[in-house]
Amino acid sequence: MKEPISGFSKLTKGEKINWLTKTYLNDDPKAVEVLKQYWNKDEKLQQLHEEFTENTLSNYYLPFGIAPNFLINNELFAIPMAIEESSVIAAASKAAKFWGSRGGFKAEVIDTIKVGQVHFIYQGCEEKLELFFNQLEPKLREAAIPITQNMEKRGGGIKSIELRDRTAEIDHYYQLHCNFETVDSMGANFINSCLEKFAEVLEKEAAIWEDFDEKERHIEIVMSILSNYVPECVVRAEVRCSLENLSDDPDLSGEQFADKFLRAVKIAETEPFRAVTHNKGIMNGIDAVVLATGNDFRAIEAGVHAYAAKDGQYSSLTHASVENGIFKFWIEVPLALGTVGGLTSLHPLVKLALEMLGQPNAKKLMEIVAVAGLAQNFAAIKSLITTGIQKGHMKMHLMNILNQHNATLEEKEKLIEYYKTNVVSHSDVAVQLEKLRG
Ligand SMILES: CC(C)(COP(=O)([O-])OP(=O)([O-])OC[C@H]1O[C@@H](n2cnc3c(N)ncnc32)[C@H](O)[C@@H]1OP(=O)([O-])[O-])[C@@H](O)C(=O)NCCC(=O)NCCSC(=O)C[C@@](C)(O)CC(=O)[O-]
Ligand SMILES: NC(=O)C1=CN([C@@H]2O[C@H](COP(=O)(O)OP(=O)(O)OC[C@H]3O[C@@H](n4cnc5c(N)ncnc54)[C@H](O)[C@@H]3O)[C@@H](O)[C@H]2O)C=CC1
Repeated sequence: MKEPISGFSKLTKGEKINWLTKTYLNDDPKAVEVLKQYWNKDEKLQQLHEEFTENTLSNYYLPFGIAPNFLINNELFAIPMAIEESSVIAAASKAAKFWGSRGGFKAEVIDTIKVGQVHFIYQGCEEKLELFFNQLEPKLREAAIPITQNMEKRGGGIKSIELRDRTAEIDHYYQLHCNFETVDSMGANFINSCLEKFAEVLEKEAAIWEDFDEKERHIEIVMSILSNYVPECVVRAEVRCSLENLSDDPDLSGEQFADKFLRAVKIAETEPFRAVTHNKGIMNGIDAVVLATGNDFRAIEAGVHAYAAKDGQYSSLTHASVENGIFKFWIEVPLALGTVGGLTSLHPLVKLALEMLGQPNAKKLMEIVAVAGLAQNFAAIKSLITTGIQKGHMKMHLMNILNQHNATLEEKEKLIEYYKTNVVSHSDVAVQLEKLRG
């Protein structure tokens, strides 16, 4: 019978593993072996990884690859990608190559404003709260100086603090809605520190504000936290070329390709079922670079999908047009990224990833990540409207299927050759292996 455990966090790593295997893994020594197999033999490096989070028992590998040949704003990059899914890196590489010979990608950061809110309850006269807030704002800024002074030297800091009345939605609910510039950091900890200081000052100042009555003086702080919805921390990336130059398939003209492409994008713009998958394909590229560069992919995912629904219906993040014989394909996406802070100076592979990108600042990383998303989407749509997705994807996924069947080196070589001219599927691989094995 399983029992809850108290004090698990205080056990040593060995004790935690013992408890886990005894309680959930039938005391199987193989389970311990699997966990230990992934420990790094460099003890210092192992400890570094263990200390990134809590209750660490082992490391979880993701493949780390690169997609070369990305021409972005006339500069050539090899983009690092950490991802487990087959065909993503190949697709990015293929799109990079395609657009590299058509002028490359152009990318531009539109704005870098981040948001945080103090959510609070005030039971009283709204005009009095507004008067109070007007004299409070400079005090909030002053109290936060120890937190903001270095950020200000870098060109960042608090951009604005606004009182927002949300009582129409929730009784007595107000916010301090604040905008920040956090330069090269994602800024979560900086913003949260500022917000908690604002909350402390708000509560204290309200308690002694003479115009308030007893009830009004008692402002209740609900919470102080950044928002991962950053519709004003946005980057745009684009590719364009003439229709004559667009198709690399002799059986398909540029016009025909563009027609099919624009229709596919239009469907993603109007049909949420398609939009979600379309954007998933974009996130294949975005998440892989976000992870490789040590950024917070949960924050990025949450913000991106909220942005995709900003007009009231979930829709495509990319758009396409043809005007005066020019095909244009672009993405606009919110990306709160950092090139300092978080894991960026700790994880050796993250450091390497940033180094191969030429130590970008946060804005440049935003451009690179947006391009990776656009390239990924271009490759996926190109496949979808021509060969279908399975041909290329399953070609890359073949090795996983062969490994699932414990194929030998010889079997792998034979079947890789066979599938150069045949379509891969799970069932067909099983059939072909059976044939080979007699
Ligand atoms: C898979 C490809 C690239 C094959 O495409 P292909 O035409 O068979 O490739 P190729 O062998 O002719 O090679 C052309 C180039 O592709 C790249 N490439 C080709 N193979 C490799 C490889 N093994 N390793 C690394 N790079 C590779 C590489 O850049 C190569 O140039 P080279 O290096 O030879 O100068 C193509 O079919 C494609 O782009 N497919 C799209 C795949 C895709 O989107 N995968 C994502 C997973 S599916 C999904 O999750 C999202 C989705 C699709 O549902 C989203 C949506 O619905 O919108
Ligand atoms: N909701 C969310 O998304 C939350 C995320 N987090 C986590 O917070 C971490 C990111 O927070 P950060 O504050 O960015 O990291 P951080 O706490 O490591 O701070 C980065 C610090 O670097 C310094 N810095 C040095 N050079 C700088 C430059 N050029 N520009 C800007 N700052 C510079 C600043 O003092 C800045 O505050 C991530 O690990 C994320 O997972 C934490 C809480 C909530």
